Amino acid sequence: MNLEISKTANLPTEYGNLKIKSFKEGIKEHLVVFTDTLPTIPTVRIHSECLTGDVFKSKKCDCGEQLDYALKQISKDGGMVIYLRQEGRGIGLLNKVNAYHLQDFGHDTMKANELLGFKQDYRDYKIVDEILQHFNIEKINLMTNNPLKLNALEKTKIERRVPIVMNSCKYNYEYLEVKKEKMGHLL
Ligand SMILES: Nc1nc2c(ncn2[C@@H]2O[C@H](COP(=O)(O)OP(=O)(O)OP(=O)(O)O)[C@@H](O)[C@H]2O)c(=O)[nH]1
Ligand SMILES: [Zn+2]
Repeated sequence: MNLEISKTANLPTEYGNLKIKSFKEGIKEHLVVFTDTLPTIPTVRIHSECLTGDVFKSKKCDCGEQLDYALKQISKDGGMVIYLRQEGRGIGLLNKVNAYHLQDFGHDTMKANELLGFKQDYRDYKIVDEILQHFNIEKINLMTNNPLKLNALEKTKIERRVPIVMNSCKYNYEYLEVKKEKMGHLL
């Protein structure tokens, strides 16, 4: 994998003074946000880009709230958010908006992908191993409800799973139900 790694920079945020480092993998520029001191076994959130949720605070999904929660937690306990540019479970922004358009007509998140001719999930997490190695991190507490993420990392790397369950609302209730019932999320 052709990987370009930036220097580390300071990032003062509303969560506190954090640090950032970018890992460029092909055209994907990922961002790692981390605290100055990292515990031996840090809490790590691997977050998949969701422009609509993370930036525009969409209520159709729980991404924005999860990102906010993860940043609060790592600022408190020491840890890392690995922000991976895999928008729309890897189909990209334009295709995700088309999937949302189909969802406006009553299709669920899985059916919408299917109607557009996509699989449900194109994400891969290989770069996470490289990132952890770069930081000399051998074990993590992984913040996720997604079994695919747990399985994607080497078993020996995960000390324990930290759930990241947000409250549902009328706009994301169905989405969360599909994640739980059809996609096997630990909700
Ligand atoms: N294709 C598609 N992608 C979506 C949709 N809703 C959210 N996403 C994307 O799904 C990704 C987030 O995945 P989720 O399944 O919500 O959560 P996760 O990160 O896999 O699991 P957790 O670690 O437990 O939060 C982001 O990249 C979002 O852009 C949708 O309806 N269609
Ligand atoms: Zn989202």
